[in-house]
Amino acid sequence: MTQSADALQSSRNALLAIGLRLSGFVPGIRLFLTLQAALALGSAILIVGQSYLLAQIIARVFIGRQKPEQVFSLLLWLLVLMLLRISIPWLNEILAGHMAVRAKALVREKLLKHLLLRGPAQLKTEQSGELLHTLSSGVESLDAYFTQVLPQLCTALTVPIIVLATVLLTDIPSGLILLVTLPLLPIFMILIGKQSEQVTRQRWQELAQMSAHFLDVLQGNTTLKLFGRSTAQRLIVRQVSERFGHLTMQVLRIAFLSALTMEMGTTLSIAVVAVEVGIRLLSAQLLFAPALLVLLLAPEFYQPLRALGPQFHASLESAAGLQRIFALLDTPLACRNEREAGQELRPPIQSLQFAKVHYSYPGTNRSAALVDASFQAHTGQIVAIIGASGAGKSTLAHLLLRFAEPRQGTISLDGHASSTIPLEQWRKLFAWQPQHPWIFNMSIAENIAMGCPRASRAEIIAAARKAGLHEMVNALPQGYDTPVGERGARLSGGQIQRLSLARALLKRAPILVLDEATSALDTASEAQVLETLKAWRPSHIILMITHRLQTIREADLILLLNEGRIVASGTHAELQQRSALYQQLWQASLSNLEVVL
Ligand SMILES: Nc1ncnc2c1ncn2[C@@H]1O[C@H](COP(=O)(O)OP(=O)(O)OP(=O)(O)O)[C@@H](O)[C@H]1O
Repeated sequence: MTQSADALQSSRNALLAIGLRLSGFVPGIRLFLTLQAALALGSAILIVGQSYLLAQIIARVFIGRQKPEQVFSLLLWLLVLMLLRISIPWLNEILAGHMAVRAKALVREKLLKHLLLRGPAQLKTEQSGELLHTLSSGVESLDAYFTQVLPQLCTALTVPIIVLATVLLTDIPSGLILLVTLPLLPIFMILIGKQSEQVTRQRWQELAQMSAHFLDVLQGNTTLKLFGRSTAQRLIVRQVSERFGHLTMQVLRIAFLSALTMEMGTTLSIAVVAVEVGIRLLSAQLLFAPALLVLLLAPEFYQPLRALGPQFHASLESAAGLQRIFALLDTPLACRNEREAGQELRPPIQSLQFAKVHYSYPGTNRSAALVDASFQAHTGQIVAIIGASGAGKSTLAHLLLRFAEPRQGTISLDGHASSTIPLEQWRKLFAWQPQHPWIFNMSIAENIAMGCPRASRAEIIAAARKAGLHEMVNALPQGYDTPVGERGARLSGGQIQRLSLARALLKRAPILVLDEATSALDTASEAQVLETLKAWRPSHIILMITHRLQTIREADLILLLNEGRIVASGTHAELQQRSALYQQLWQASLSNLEVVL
C-alpha cells in the first residue's frame, strides 16, 4: 500500500511538475486549468441532474402510474441537460486544441532559440536526428497533454466527488461502497502504469536514436555506398527497428493489462452496488426513485477514472517527450544569455582585443584548445590567423563570435568586455563566413539575404558581385531565383563559399570573420575576393583564418597558432625574420607542396 501511495504520488508529481514548468513560459495555463475545472464541474452537475430527472421520470411513469403529459416538463428539462452535456466535450476540444497549438508554438520557439544560443561548438555534442525528433514529436506530445491528459484529469478529480456527494445524500450505504472502492482503481492503474513509465521512456529514447541513425545514414549515403558499408547499416537499422517494435509491444501489453484491470475493477464495483441496492429495494429499505438514481450514478462515478487509464498512458508518452525538452532547455549555455541587460555598443568599432584568453571544450580531458591568447586589432587592419590543423584557429573565431565564453581572460570591443554586452547586440557587429557554410533550401537571393533580410535585390546583386558570384548566377535561367537544393546541393564547393561570402558582406557589420573563405576557389576567383577585402579594409576589421599563406602576405597582423598558443605574431616580413616555423610554412606554400597545416 505504501508502494502504491508512492507511485500515485510520483505520477501526480510528474504531471504537476510538467504543468508548473510549462506555466513558466506558456501564459494562460492557469486560466486554461480554471476553465477546464469549471467545465468538469459543469459536467458533474449535468450528470447528476440528468440522472435525477431520468430516475424521477421512470419512477413516476412506471411506479406512480403518471401519464406522459404529466412528466412532459421533466422530459423537456432532461432534453436540455442532455444537450448541454453533449456541448461540454465540444467546448473542451476547442479550448484544449487552442491551448495545445499555442503551447506547441511557444515551446518550439523557446527550444529552437535555446539551441541556436548554444552555438555550433556546443551543438556538435548533440545528434541532429535526435534533436529533430525532440523538436517534432517531443513538442507534438503536448497535444496529448492538453487535449487528453489535462481535461481527463480535471474530470477525474471533479465528477467522482460530486457524484459521490449526491449518492451519499441519497443513500449512505451505497455512498460508502463507492467511497471504499474509489482509491483502488487509480492505485491499480498507477501501479501498472509505473511499470510502463520506464518502458515508455526507453521507447522514446530508442525512437530518438533511430531517427538520429536514419538521418546519419541518409546524409552519409554516398560514403556508405562507396565504402560498401550500406548493408551493415541496413542491419543496424533493422536491429534498432526490432528493438523498438519489441518495446512498443511491451507498452501495448501493459496498456491492455491496465485497461482490463480497470474494466474488471469498475464492473465488479458497480455489481456490488447493484446487488446491495437490489437487496435493500426488495426488503423495502430503499424507495424505487433513489435506488434507480444510485444505479444510474454508479457507472458515472467510475467512468472518468476508467477513461483516465488510456490517458495515463498518453501522459507517460507526453512526459517522456517533455522531459527531454526540459533537459535540453536546462543545458547551461556556453555563452551569456541574450536577455541579460548590458551596455549599448554600436558601429563604428575601432578596436578588438583578446587579453589572456583561455578556453577548453567541456567534457574533454585534452589540453586547452586556446591558451593565453592576447592580441589587438584595429579598424583598417586585416588580421590573418594561421596554424596547423587543430591549432585552435576556429576556436578563436568561435570565442570572438561568442558561441562559447572564455574560461579565463577577456575579449573586448573598444574596451568593452564581451560579458557586459548583450549577446544579440554583440553578434550584430560581426559578419561570419564559416568553414562549412550552411546553405538553405531556398533561392540564391534568399540565401544571400540571410545576411540582411531587408536588403533590396540591387543590394543582393552588389554583394554577389563583390563575392565574385554574379556572373555565374546571371548565367542561370532563373538567375537569383534559382533554388539551390538542400544544403546547396546544386552548387559547387566554390560557389557555396562565394554565396556565403556574399551573405557575410551583405550584413555590413564592422568586423568580418572569414574561416577558410577562399579554400575552394580557383586562383582568379581568390584574387577577386582578396581585391574586395582590400576595398573593405579601411572601414572594417577583417579576420581571416587560412591555410593558404599567399593570401595573407599583405595582412597587417599575422597570428601563428600552435597547439592553442599564439607562438608568433607580426607582419609577413617580421615573421619571415623572427619565426622559423613561419619560414618553414612559407617555403612549403611557395613550393606549392601539399602541406597539411
Ligand atoms: N566541439 C568540440 N569539442 C571538443 N573539442 C573540440 C571541439 N571543437 C574543436 N575541438 C578541439 O579543439 C582543438 C582546436 O580545434 P579548432 O577547430 O579550433 O582547430 P583549427 O585550428 O580551426 O583546425 P582546422 O584548421 O582543421 O579547422 C582541436 O584539438 C579540436 O579537436
